[in-house]
Parts: sequence; structure tokens; C-alpha cells
Amino acid sequence: MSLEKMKDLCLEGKYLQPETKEVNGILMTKIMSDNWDKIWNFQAKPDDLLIATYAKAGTTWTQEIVDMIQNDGDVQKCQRANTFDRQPFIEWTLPPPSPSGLDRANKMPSPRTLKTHLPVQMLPPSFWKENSKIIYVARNAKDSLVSYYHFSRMNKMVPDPGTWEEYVETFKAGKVGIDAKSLSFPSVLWGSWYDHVKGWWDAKDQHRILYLFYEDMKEDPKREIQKIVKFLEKDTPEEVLDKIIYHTSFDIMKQNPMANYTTLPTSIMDHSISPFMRKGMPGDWKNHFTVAQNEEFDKDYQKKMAGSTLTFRTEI
Ligand SMILES: Nc1ncnc2c1ncn2[C@@H]1O[C@H](COP(=O)(O)OS(=O)(=O)O)[C@@H](OP(=O)(O)O)[C@H]1O
Repeated sequence: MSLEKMKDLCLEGKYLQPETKEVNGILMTKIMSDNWDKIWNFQAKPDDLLIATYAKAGTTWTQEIVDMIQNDGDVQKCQRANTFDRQPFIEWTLPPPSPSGLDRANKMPSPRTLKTHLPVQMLPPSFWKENSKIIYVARNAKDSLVSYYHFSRMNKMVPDPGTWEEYVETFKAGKVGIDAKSLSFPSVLWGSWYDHVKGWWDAKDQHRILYLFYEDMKEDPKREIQKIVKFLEKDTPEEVLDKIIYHTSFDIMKQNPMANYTTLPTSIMDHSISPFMRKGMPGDWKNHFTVAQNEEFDKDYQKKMAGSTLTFRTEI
């Protein structure tokens, strides 16, 4: 769909506050849930690569790294199209005539790289059957929450986050929160962060899954990019590796219109409210949580993550 058409749809108000609906207890936009049968029956292929994350974990960053590796560090080739055109977001669905992630994926020649935010139990079963490779990226809960909050403020295609206080509770609940005073219903798409990261963690030893952490990527991009190179069975020379590190650094990606979502109309994503490429740093949660909120969050976190071997760093 052309950007002009997208603008028209927005002006008609079709993207203002999407309706939401649960599928198997996971909140999605209504249009995604209406399309669920098709998403569930998506046909993956053995040479597909899937980048899976809970929202705001560093998906776009990983997508850019993967594209650069696959294109042997050719920056121009990686600027051939927007991230969402290069690597379809399989469950993402907008009102017609906008092509869905499935439409984009089905039209794409192999080998395909695809994106999803689906929790592990909701992944179309063909990915397991075809043994497609999967890169999962996880980011600590507090920074994910902060990033998701600001993203929900600037992106009209996801539900309004409500106030910061409301959103902290919504994120912890992993679904719709109800604020009795304002009667607003902030909600979080793709379900609980806690279940998401734990579910994929448990799956990683039974399938071809490379499980990465945003904080590790930030701490030592070369080491983490090399893990991806190995997983993709590529042979990437040192100088290409250095080029990839540079091109996918936060400051360079922030200036790259093919990776920073600025080609979308402001009626969809308003970067003046909060840029998509916002801070790009572990530890920004400290600028948002009050001491009391942090203590409450930690208490709740211990309960929700009890029994899991999965650990995160909240700063580096
Ligand atoms: N290159 C690079 N380096 C470091 N950090 C980066 C990079 N690219 C994107 N980002 C940050 O990742 C956050 C966006 O996450 P996602 O791409 O997963 O968002 S989405 O779920 O696909 O909408 C968002 O995090 P916050 O800045 O904390 O909001 C982006 O700034």
C-alpha cells in the first residue's frame, strides 16, 4: 500500500485506537484475532529464518544485523526497502487494502527472514515441523516496559498505554488493566512479558533457537553478531563484521530511514511524541520508576520468575 493510501486511512480514523480481542488468553488487535486461523496455518519453510521477540526487545536491531550478514555487509542492498517490507511481520494485520504480514511473506521468494512477537505456544506449528531457524531476543523487563510505554504513546496502531502508573500495572498483569477513576482500559498486546521470555527459554534446547539478550548485544556487539553469523552458517570476514557493527549501531540506525520507521505517516507513528529509535540503552528504567514502584515491581518479578533459570541484567 502506498504511503498516500495509508495517510488517507488514518485521516478516515481507521487506525485510531485499535479494538483488541484475546486469542487463547493473549491480547491482540481485533483484526489480528479475526485473522487468527490464517496466521496459525501459515506455512513456514525449512530455509526460513524467524526473528522472534517480545515487543521492544531489539527486534529491528536484530533484523538489520541479519540483513547485513545475509547481504555480506552491502549497505545499499540493506537500504532497498523498509524493515517491514524486507522482513515481513507475520501476524501483523491492518485493514484492507493494506497487505498483511502473511500476504507479504507468502509473496516473498525464499530464503525468507520473518518477524514475530507471538508467544511460543502461539507460533504457527509449521515452524516446528519444518525445523526453521529461529533467533529469539530477550530484553530485561523494566527497560522493555519503558520502551513499550513510549512506543504505545507514539504508535496509533497499538492501544493507548494510559498513564505511566496505569501502564506499569498493565505490563505486570500482561493484559488489560482497568483504572476505575478514568475508566480507561490500557492494554498490552502479545500477552505477558514474563510468560513470553520463559516460554521461549524453555523451548530453546528442543529446537534450532539462538536465544540472545539485548544487554549482551549492547555490551559486546561483535561477540553477539558473531553468534548470529555462526548460527546462519555464514563466513563473514573481519572487515565486513566491523562494517556491520558500525551500520547497526544505535546512532547510525537512528539516521537510517529504512530502519527507523520515519517513512510511516505521523498519523501512524508520531516520532515527535517519542522517536521509535528512542534511547537504545540498558538502564533507562531508572529515569522512570519511582523507588516504591521499583520495589513493588521487584517483588512481583520474583514471584513471576520463580523456578526459572532465566536471568537478566537490568544495567551493564
Ligand atoms: N541499533 C540499536 N542499538 C540499540 N538499541 C536499538 C537499536 N535499534 C533499535 N533499538 C532499540 O530497540 C527498541 C525497539 O525495539 P524493537 O525493535 O523490538 O521494537 S518493535 O517491537 O519491533 O516495535 C527501542 O528501545 P528504546 O530506545 O529503549 O525505546 C530502540 O531504541
